Amino acid sequence: MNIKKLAAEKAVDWVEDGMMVGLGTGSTAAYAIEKIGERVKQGLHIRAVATSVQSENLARKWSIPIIPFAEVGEIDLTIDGADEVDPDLNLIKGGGGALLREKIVAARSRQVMIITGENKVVQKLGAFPLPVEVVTFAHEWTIEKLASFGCKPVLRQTKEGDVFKTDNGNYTVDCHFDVIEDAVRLHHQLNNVPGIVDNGLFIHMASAVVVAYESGIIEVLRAPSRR
Ligand SMILES: O=C[C@H](O)[C@H](O)[C@H](O)COP(=O)(O)O
Repeated sequence: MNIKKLAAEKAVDWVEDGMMVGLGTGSTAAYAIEKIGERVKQGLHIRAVATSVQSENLARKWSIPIIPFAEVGEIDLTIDGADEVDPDLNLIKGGGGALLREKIVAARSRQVMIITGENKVVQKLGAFPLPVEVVTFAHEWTIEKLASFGCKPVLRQTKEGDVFKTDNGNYTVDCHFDVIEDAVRLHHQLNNVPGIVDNGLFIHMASAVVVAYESGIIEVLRAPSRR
């Protein structure tokens, strides 16, 4: 059972004619982009904004009209993956290196629909290393500061062994916490550190999470009406 594809295709049912759609990043979001592409071929009219160069390229391949950020007003619906989801629908994102654009797009979206398999739903966030986007200048100091929050910070590298750079030209530090006791507090603390651009905690941003199970069942978890 391809649970990523199952969740992604279910979420695309929420895409309607005329919408401005935010396209997420990662292997799960890629299934959603392909499904949207199929619907565009069948006559669906939407405009879209992408959260990474990778997703933009995939969308263009499927002839999904991509609008530059500067021309986008409000986004009706964003569909994106996640690395972990907790019972309050708080998330860890950024495993694919796109957290900053994803967070900007999510913040401009009326609805943020997260698509995931059952394996990513957890009681407490933190088993997945928290990605933190940092500026390259003095990143060694920023990494030292990250360690003071009780994690083991690891500067992300590419498969080739180079330092990984985000689409924004920054570095990513993967912070191994094992468990994050207070995600809301940590989110604010991290974003107060000079040198940190943003972190992969998405607090109260998801409107709903589509969870696909190996059994083929799909569950839609909805956030309290805060968005
Ligand atoms: O930066 C990447 C994104 O936050 C992804 O949505 C996240 O890492 C999940 O990716 P995947 O669907 O490939 O597991």
